[in-house]
Amino acid sequence: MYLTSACGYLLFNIANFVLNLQILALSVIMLLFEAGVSSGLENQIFQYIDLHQNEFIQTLKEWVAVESDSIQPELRQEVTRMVELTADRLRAMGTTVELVKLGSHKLPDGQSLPLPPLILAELGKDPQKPTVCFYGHVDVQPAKKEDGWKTDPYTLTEIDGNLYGRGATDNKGPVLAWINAVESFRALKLDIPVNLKFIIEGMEEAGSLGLEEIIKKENQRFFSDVDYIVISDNLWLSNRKPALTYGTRGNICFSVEVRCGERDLHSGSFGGIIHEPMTDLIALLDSLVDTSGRILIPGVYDDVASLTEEEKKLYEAIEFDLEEYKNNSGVKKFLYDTKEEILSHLWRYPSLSIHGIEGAFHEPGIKTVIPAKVIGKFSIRQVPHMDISIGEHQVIKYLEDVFSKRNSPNKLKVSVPISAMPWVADINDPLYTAARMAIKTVFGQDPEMIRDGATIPIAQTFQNITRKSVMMLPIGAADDAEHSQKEKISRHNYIQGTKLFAALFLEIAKLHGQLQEASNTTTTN
Ligand SMILES: NCC(=O)N[C@@H](Cc1c[nH]cn1)C(=O)O
Ligand SMILES: [Zn+2]
Ligand SMILES: [Zn+2]
Repeated sequence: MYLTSACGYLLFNIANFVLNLQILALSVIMLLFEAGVSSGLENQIFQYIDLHQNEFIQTLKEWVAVESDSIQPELRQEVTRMVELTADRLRAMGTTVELVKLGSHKLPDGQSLPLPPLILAELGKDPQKPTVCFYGHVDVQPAKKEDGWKTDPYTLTEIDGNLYGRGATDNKGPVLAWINAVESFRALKLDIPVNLKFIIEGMEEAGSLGLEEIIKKENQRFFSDVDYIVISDNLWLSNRKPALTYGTRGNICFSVEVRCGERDLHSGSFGGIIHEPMTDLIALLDSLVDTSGRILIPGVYDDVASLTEEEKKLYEAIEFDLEEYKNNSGVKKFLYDTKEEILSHLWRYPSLSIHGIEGAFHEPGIKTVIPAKVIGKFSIRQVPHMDISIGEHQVIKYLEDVFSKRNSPNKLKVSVPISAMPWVADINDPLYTAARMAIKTVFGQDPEMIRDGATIPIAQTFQNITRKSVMMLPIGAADDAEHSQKEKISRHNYIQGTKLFAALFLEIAKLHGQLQEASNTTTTN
């Protein structure tokens, strides 16, 4: 009897276990449905990506190890090496690669420095398929361990699911995620449903030198059969919710030089009897913006596009966690308190930031010096419909006026080393529809439709010159700390980002087919 009841108990437990399994399977199916259903093909690709994630991370580690800093002249060879490494990777997956020579550029001290080549590459030329061109960059911002990094910036280090390293999110991770997606199709011997083109540069962080000319030159050749251009070089607005970006601000970078003579002076021998360049410069920099962040240069706000009702609604729909955004910055109080104010001042109003002073004594300790020449660096993030050359004139005139009131005998020189236009895309473009679908499939939620306060110089250039649809599809989270001492991409975002790009190829192909079918029906009717 004891045995019978033990058997009964065992059978009851097995039945319970099977029932639980069925419930679990049902819940997974329900979740998949809620998440946006992924097809068998997608599942096969996603599984491959999951299984090979450590290999993808290993390649990112190898890429991060190259100090491809495009700002410091002595590292230029490393940028070129990084471009060549990227070209090798593209070739290995069957891509035809062209390394376009960009010549050289002059540094402020007159030195001429070679520019790294630009990659123009293509994979597939089927006239039945749409052609998607991916833009990315493999150069990085400067980084040194002494800047306050907890880990070596050029050794990709995984801590709590985050991959820390310079370039991990800006922009080596996303470039590799795109390549990983293509490689996954090829490894599974699956037909890639789109033709692919790549434009990968090594000078983005230094202002995309030489790129605009090539785009103009290649417009009738390389870009002639491109249907869509995708850029993945920015971040989500939140740490968890995916986003699609339809606009960026532009930027005009100013250098303001004030000089009194040829050499630095002892402040004991000359302090009190000369007009000091640093004092002039600080007065000039202090005249640019008030305590509420408002730019004081007359005319700057004249051409700013007015806020439409439609735009207001877009902001209202956005989930924005102000506390999370503050935590990401490490700053306790912002200039504004509401979501609408913060987003609009990041995305659709100009801002002025002071970046640094060249020639200022900045080491620890005291040096009682009067620097002979100092150069202030600041920039104005521009928005539609501000004009770069009008902005330049307004700033130069204003600085000259402020300077003339100081009666200083010093020499003032204002220059504009880099400028880039703002960019806004049409969110109703089919490319955005395809990306929305792909995001829903991979992340199980709709993306936040966002703009970005930063600048991707090439976005508007692509749009103006090629007249193709341009979209920015970020895979990095808001706390990825681009340009900062804690730059990272999470393992999750890197791997899901790889799946997202694979899903995008499929969605673009589907949508393109539907569009073509619709246009054929219209023509036959
Ligand atoms: N990830 C994009 C980015 O950081 N872009 C730079 C480009 C730039 C603008 N002005 C000078 N460089 C940015 O600061 O927005
Ligand atoms: Zn970037
Ligand atoms: Zn950057």
